[in-house]
Amino acid sequence: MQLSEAKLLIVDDDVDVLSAAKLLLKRHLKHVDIEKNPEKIPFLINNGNYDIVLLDMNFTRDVSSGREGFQWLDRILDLSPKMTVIMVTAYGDVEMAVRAIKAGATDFVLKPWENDKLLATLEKAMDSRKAEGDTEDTLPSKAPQSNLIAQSTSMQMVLETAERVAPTDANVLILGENGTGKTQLARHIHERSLRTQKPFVCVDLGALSENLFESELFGHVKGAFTDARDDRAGRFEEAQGGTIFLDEIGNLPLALQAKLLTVIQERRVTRVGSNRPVAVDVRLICATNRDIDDMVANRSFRQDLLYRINTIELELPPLRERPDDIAPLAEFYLKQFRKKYNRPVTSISSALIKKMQQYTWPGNIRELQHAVERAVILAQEKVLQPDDLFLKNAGSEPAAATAFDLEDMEKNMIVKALKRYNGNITDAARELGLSRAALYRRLEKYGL
Ligand SMILES: Nc1ncnc2c1ncn2[C@@H]1O[C@H](COP(=O)(O)OP(=O)(O)OP(=O)(O)O)[C@@H](O)[C@H]1O
Repeated sequence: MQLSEAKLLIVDDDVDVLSAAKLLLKRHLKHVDIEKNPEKIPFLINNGNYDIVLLDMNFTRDVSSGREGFQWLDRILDLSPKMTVIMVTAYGDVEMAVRAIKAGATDFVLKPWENDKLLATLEKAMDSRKAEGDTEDTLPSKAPQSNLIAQSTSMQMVLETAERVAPTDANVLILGENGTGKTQLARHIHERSLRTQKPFVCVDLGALSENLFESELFGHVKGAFTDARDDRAGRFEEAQGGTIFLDEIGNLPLALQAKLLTVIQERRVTRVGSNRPVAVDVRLICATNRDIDDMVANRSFRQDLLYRINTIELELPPLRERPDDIAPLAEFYLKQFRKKYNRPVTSISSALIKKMQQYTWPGNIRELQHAVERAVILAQEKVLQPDDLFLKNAGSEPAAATAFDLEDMEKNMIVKALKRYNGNITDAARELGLSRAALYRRLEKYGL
């Protein structure tokens, strides 16, 4: 649809902004409505047949949390899931703009806007409505398969072993730091196993509270404890015939380690509150980011259980040790997010790839994924440049850092954050995870 054909609703509590916007936009669009009171949004969306909504993030003066903006964004998308919503945020609220796009807004403009930019954003939003069909196919959650990128020699070796063990029923233990791809690799093994048509059940033991472990894994019968209103199968039973992936196995309390060992040995589970064991046929893949041998040495992990779960051990190297994977991963995510958010970014400059290869990636692939997502959302040009990618402690070498280096690093981070937010203390402090007072103290300390 052409912008000139579009019907636009502008919602902002500032009447001056509303009249200025209307004056500008009615010269370019068929129909422009303005509304001061956000409470009217549901009625207008239901009855107005709009193509685009230009929505302010903050309706209460002097409040800049954006909370209301997010609530109204949700409401609009509830009522009209395909609506093109462009958020208007105060200059410096880049974080909020990124969040809004992740929450379903099509784009954002910074206030006070430049007329040409506002028009360009609206044009682009209208163009991207055409591409909507493409977008839905590319949500990351839909494509776990064959998305495993492994160009480096070390990853290829891991994959080779994985391919060989996949069709066997051997229990596999995957070791690696957070975000290195342990879950992804477990799924990869399942998909290449003879159990591929059966369930792949993923349990994050790190996210379970201690009193839920047992009923979550093994199920319960009605009345077994206060909240047990019905019989419920546990995750082992759910995985019947398939694979169960126990992530963060190092978090399993000792008492449950003994129970898990019994389940593996006897291939039967007993629901909490029952005394009738049920036979289960599952392949077990476990993972941990902890030093499991160390845990065995200090008796927080049972050695006999370790022997049962680590028939094959695969270790995923951290991203900093496989720089050859960085460019293909970054390009993979660039393509994915460019489509997801309909952004015009097409490629990554070699200078940026170099910067990424020099960075230590403490959060590994997950961190790279988020950094590229953010850069794609914020980039103004087609080719991503080094400045488009914000890395938390770029240029640092945490492992070898001395106290002195740490101070240097901190100072550098503060300078960068201030530059990024044009000296705005509130925004810089938020980015750095500091209170304003703490940031002021550091400015004084470093004479900035
Ligand atoms: N080789 C890869 N190629 C492409 N994407 C990958 C690869 N490995 C991991 N990812 C992606 O990186 C993100 C983190 O991976 P995953 O969740 O598998 O890591 P993890 O090691 O299980 O993390 P945690 O320790 O926090 O559980 C996921 O979005 C995943 O899809």
